[in-house]
Amino acid sequence: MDFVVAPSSCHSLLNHSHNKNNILYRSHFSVPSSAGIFSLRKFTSVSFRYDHRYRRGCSRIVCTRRRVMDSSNSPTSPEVSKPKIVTGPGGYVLEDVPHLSDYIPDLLTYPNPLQDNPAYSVVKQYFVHVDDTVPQKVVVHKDGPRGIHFRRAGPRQKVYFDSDEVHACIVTCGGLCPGLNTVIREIVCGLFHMYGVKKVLGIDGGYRRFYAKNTVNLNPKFVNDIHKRGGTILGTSRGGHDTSKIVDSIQDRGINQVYIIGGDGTQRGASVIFEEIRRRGLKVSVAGIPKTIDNDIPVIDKSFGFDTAVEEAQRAINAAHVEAESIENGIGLVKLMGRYSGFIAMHATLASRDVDCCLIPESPFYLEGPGGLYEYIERQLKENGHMVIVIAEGAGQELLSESMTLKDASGNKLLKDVGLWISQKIKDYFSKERKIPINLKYIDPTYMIRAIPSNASDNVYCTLLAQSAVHGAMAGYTGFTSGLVNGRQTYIPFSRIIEKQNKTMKKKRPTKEFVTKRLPISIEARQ
Ligand SMILES: Nc1ncnc2c1ncn2[C@@H]1O[C@H](COP(=O)(O)OP(=O)(O)OP(=O)(O)O)[C@@H](O)[C@H]1O
Ligand SMILES: O=P(O)(O)OC[C@H]1O[C@](O)(CO)[C@@H](O)[C@@H]1O
Ligand SMILES: [Mg+2]
Repeated sequence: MDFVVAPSSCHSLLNHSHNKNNILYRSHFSVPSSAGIFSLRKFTSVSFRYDHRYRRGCSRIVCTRRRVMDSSNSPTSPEVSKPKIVTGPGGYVLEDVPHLSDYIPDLLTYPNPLQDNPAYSVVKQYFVHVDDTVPQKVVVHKDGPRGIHFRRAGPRQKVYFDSDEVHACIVTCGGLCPGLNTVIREIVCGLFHMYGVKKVLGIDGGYRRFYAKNTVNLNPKFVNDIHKRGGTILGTSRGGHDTSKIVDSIQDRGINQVYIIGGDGTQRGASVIFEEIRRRGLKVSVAGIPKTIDNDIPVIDKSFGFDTAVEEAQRAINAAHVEAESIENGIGLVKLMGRYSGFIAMHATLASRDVDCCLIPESPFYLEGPGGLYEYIERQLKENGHMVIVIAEGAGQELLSESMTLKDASGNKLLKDVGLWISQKIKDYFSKERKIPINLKYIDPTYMIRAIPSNASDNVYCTLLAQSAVHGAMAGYTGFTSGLVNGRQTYIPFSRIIEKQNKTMKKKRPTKEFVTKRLPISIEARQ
């Protein structure tokens, strides 16, 4: 892994033990491994007008305008900043993140206080080089382009904030997810212990409470135990994002680092907050930390809390399997979260090996006739005497009643209960039409998989994400999401994070062969 534990404390931080020459050597052959880190400096003389720290002549700058979606009530509609895209030889592209110095001239810099901190003295030799970037794609062809890269996360030699000047705030938005408290804890502890920051404010209740008076002063003592609890100590909410009120509140309170933890909606909100801050010319870094158990945020390897949720889902699947195999023609049916993407259902299925059929939103299905779900269930019952079905909550929504779609406060589709619906349909079909007695047990663990504390690996992951965000904000980066790309911590521009949703696969049209197409998963899952 990419961090060390400092001897005199338990606070890990990003460390860089790579031999750049080796890595450069490898990448000259265009064979980036999953650990491939490229150093821009050695390949090409790239600089660009946004960042004066790049000293060399300009290779080429491509600036295209991307629209940032904004479904908020915000009256402010600031000019969207241009993505910072740098190209280099061999089809190298850096999708860079904004920096405070892009729009504020003559900012003072300070030596990173980590280098004088005895607990972190090892860091001195491992500061991230300003040109280190991480490839998005590690599978490349010999003659193919090197492709898109993101800026590598981690501590920089110079920072753009004096520790005493920092006044940070943290907000959590959207649905719960295991690990939220760990991220909060590690932002607070990272700021205090690594950078000597003393002022960190918790915003109580998500975006909609940002401009109310509900805040809590956070310090390492206050957050010491919170990673052992599920949920978020700061509370969360949906809807109520008002860009100008939020930025007014940031300005009025003298906040200059904003840490925003949340899913795709939250990152969209963070993006418009960043744009408004930039428009007002404020020295405020905006850092996002991606959160969602649905794992529907693009670019990143996975979102924190996802593994914990999948693990918890196993308990429901195990119960469904035990119930199903204990009775004649037993069917265990488990509904799992996953509004638009079926990652939880798919991973829980693959992990369990007890699931015969997994239904996800990306792959439409039908019930009757050849290749339909009923036919598949009947065959499974004949062959095995029992079966387990996992269904993601967003699957089959198009089969339920066509009545008006309701939305939640954030504008997300409110789903109909596909689990109850499909249970009833299966029962009716086998008892009334086929006269085959079946025993269907329906288990809906819903919130149980996301309201729990994060497991060990998610805790480590949350710590790295949080500390990366802190290093990035201190280094003056802004408008970025801290994310893992090919196993490396990176800074990804908001524009990339909010561009689209992450899916298990492209949505398919329903076909006659849908269940048989699903068979390989089912068969594989049982072997
Ligand atoms: N386009 C947008 N512009 C500004 N704010 C937004 C936008 N979309 C959503 N938000 C705000 O972001 C917050 C969280 O959004 P949402 O409820 O969709 O959850 P999320 O962050 O996607 O997390 P999850 O889906 O995992 O629960 C809400 O307060 C919502 O108002
Ligand atoms: O918390 P709420 O509003 O009930 O939302 C539930 C939704 O949130 C998610 O857990 C994502 O956070 C979805 O899987 C689910 O559909
Ligand atoms: Mg979402």
